[in-house]
Amino acid sequence: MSIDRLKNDLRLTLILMFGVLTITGITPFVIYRFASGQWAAGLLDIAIQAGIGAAVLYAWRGGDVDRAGLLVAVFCSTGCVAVGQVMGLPGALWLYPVLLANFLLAARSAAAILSVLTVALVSATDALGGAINTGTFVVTAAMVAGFAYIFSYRTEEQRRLLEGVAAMDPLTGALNRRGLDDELDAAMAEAMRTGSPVGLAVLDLDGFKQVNDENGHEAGDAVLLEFAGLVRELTRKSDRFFRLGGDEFALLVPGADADAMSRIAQAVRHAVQNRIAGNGQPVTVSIGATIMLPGDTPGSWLHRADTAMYRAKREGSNRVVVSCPPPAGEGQR
Ligand SMILES: Nc1nc2c(ncn2[C@@H]2O[C@H](COP(=O)(O)OP(=O)(O)OP(=O)(O)O)[C@@H](O)[C@H]2O)c(=O)[nH]1
Repeated sequence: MSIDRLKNDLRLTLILMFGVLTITGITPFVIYRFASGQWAAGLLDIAIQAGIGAAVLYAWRGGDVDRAGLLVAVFCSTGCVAVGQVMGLPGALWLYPVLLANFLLAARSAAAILSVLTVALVSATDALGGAINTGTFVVTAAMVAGFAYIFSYRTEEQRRLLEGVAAMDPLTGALNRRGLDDELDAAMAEAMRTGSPVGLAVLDLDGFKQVNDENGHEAGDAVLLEFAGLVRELTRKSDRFFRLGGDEFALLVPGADADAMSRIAQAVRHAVQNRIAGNGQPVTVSIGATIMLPGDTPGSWLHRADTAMYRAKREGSNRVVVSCPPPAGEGQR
């Protein structure tokens, strides 16, 4: 477990921060309660600290952070109900930070259920000091929970949006290099689970520098856009299309064997040659394709497709090389 994990895992960071804050925040109360002879409340506080500490340790040691977050939220909520029963209003005031913590630490639906239960149980105690106090307590707690719900919803939406933007090439709308390894991992796992083949192609435009140099960067951008549109048109929604950088792209095709990859690659090559013109100049593409083989890693698989693409370039460009060793077999235009 490295400190880097905290940078990448917001839920883990929140669990740790909240755990440390709660445990240190409760400690003075524990001392006070034991010093003033409130043994039940003191022991309760220690039990809450121990539960939260165990859940934090579980998350820090690489456990499921969603489960750890839910556990911390459950411990805090249970503790809040118990402290409210034992101490009345002063104990029940812990409900406000607990409601916020529920929505920060647990999944929204679980947090909502937990919060409703906690508010109901805390407000059911006789120790709040009369109907007005209880009514005020319930309304303010409901408002805090409502705001926390909306905040959690909006944050989740924005996080999802940002993840989508971060994974996408802004020019072509293709997925970018960032998520490729994850996608290859997932495709390999799925192929191994189902036993169906999965193909990968690397596609690189030929002489693209010349399009840029002679017609300008904007004309180059237009060609990249046209190319991406064409690949999308010729492939299925379930296929994944990536821009690896510059004029180099990758296509991941679940369910495709070597023959299917050859057909798809040839269809793309043919369409690019016939339908894309970079301001008068013909544009072509070289494609290296392969399928996943037993023992492949995402790196070895991509490398094989890349090597096939370079071979297509070396052999004159505007062609397809399908590499599927062993046994060695290559199909070309
Ligand atoms: N218009 C445009 N050009 C880009 C972009 N990204 C990279 N390039 C250009 O793409 C060109 C890629 O050049 P090369 O890798 O030599 O590609 P090529 O000319 O197709 O050469 P071969 O692949 O060997 O056929 C360079 O001129 C880059 O400046 C982009 O987003 N838009």
